[in-house]
Amino acid sequence: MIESKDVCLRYTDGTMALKDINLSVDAGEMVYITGVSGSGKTSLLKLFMGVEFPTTGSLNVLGHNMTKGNSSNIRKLRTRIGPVFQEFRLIKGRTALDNVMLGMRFLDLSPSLIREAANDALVKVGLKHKLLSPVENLSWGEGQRVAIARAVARKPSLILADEPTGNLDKDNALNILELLASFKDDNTSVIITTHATHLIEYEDYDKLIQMNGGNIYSESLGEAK
Ligand SMILES: Nc1ncnc2c1ncn2[C@@H]1O[C@H](COP(=O)(O)OP(=O)(O)OP(=O)(O)O)[C@@H](O)[C@H]1O
Repeated sequence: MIESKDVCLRYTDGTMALKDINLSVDAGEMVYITGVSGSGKTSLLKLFMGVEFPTTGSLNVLGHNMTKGNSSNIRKLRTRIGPVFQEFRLIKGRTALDNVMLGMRFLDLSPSLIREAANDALVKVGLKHKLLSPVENLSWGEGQRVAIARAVARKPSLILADEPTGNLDKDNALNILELLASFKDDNTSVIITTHATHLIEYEDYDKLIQMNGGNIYSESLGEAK
């Protein structure tokens, strides 16, 4: 699914955000990436999505060689990735159902299949009763569930969730992690970044990657392995 060899990322202002990243993620793995603020977690997810590209090193995501300059391939790749952004990026003035359907508009599916998949995803995340609510009327946690539904409705091969536990209380944060883990199957890998390391001990994961200052300083296998 993901193979990274000696990957470094230097932003245009000179910030060295990632240094010598070596990691692999297999199909169906559930992986946590942890580390303090600024350690490089979001930058790593940006590389996986083709928002940024390695300055040096090689990166392969779902069979795509992630180098600058093959943007049509990257567009295709993104249809196979379900991202859950820190700030959700929901479209105000539209319902929860519309938001999930809009996330699927580039897929080669009929409108009725899109509607059905969006509906099913919202039911799965526990929002059956909010399908037609405008997203601005939802609570923070509900908005996040819409964002998760939008990511999973297209049945991606790779789910990337950036700090999905945000400022949720412990019970709700655990629910969100469990929900995300439930989408892992033989074909789908789930990668979650979080600084809430105290939550991880309760979770079933395959790999735990700890970052510091743009480096991976430890990688351990979890109970699911
Ligand atoms: N677009 C950018 N241009 C320059 N530097 C950046 C950019 N984005 C991030 N950085 C820097 O890269 C480093 C890693 O940032 P990143 O957002 O990946 O960390 P993070 O671990 O995800 O942090 P947080 O937990 O706060 O989201 C930080 O020093 C940050 O200031």
